[in-house]
Amino acid sequence: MALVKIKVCGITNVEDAMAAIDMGADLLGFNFYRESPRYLDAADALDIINKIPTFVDTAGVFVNPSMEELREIVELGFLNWVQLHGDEDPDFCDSLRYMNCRTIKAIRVKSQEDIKRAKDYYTDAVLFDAYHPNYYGGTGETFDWRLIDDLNRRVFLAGGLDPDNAEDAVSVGVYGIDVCSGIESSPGKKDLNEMKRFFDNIRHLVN
Ligand SMILES: O=C(O)c1ccccc1N[C@@H]1O[C@H](COP(=O)(O)O)[C@@H](O)[C@H]1O
Repeated sequence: MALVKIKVCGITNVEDAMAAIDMGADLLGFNFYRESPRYLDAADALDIINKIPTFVDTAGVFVNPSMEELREIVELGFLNWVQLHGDEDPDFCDSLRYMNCRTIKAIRVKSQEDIKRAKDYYTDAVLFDAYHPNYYGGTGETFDWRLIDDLNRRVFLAGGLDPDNAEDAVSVGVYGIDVCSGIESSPGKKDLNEMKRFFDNIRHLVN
């Protein structure tokens, strides 16, 4: 697949990882936020990553991690990207610059002001997700994608993507789209039929 990167997030097992790769995923996301129903520890993530082809990128999702926690996992060397999905400020994100990993700052969008905040982050990419008052992510909620106004940097579009809105998401023209709960049968387990439908519905746009 080309032009738009497809990130399948919340991977917790080899079967889902392999299916996502076979269908055309460019990045797989592993969630290291302990309160997530998609949480897995570094050893479990490494176990999955050791069983999949090396040509797919891997991202670790963190929420307000300490620098020590981040460093411990990044130094294991199996992550290509760190996705900061909490309230991390620009200075914290800047201090990751010397880690051997690309960075994605997730911003939860309530209004245009949140989109504007992206310019404060000199990360390799930003990810826009829907705002929810009680959860940091993985909510299945969408936001108004028309608010996205700067496509001159790497932007991932996330939040409530599913097989039925995937085509519209690609049409926004972002660098990458991120799907998680919208192709699950239960939190942490992908529904492979829905995953197939997701990829089938965008194949004509991205090939
Ligand atoms: O999945 C979670 O539980 C989660 C928890 C805390 C931060 C981020 C989380 N998930 C990420 O949120 C976006 C959007 O998810 P969805 O498509 O709305 O389900 C995605 O990057 C998830 O990996």
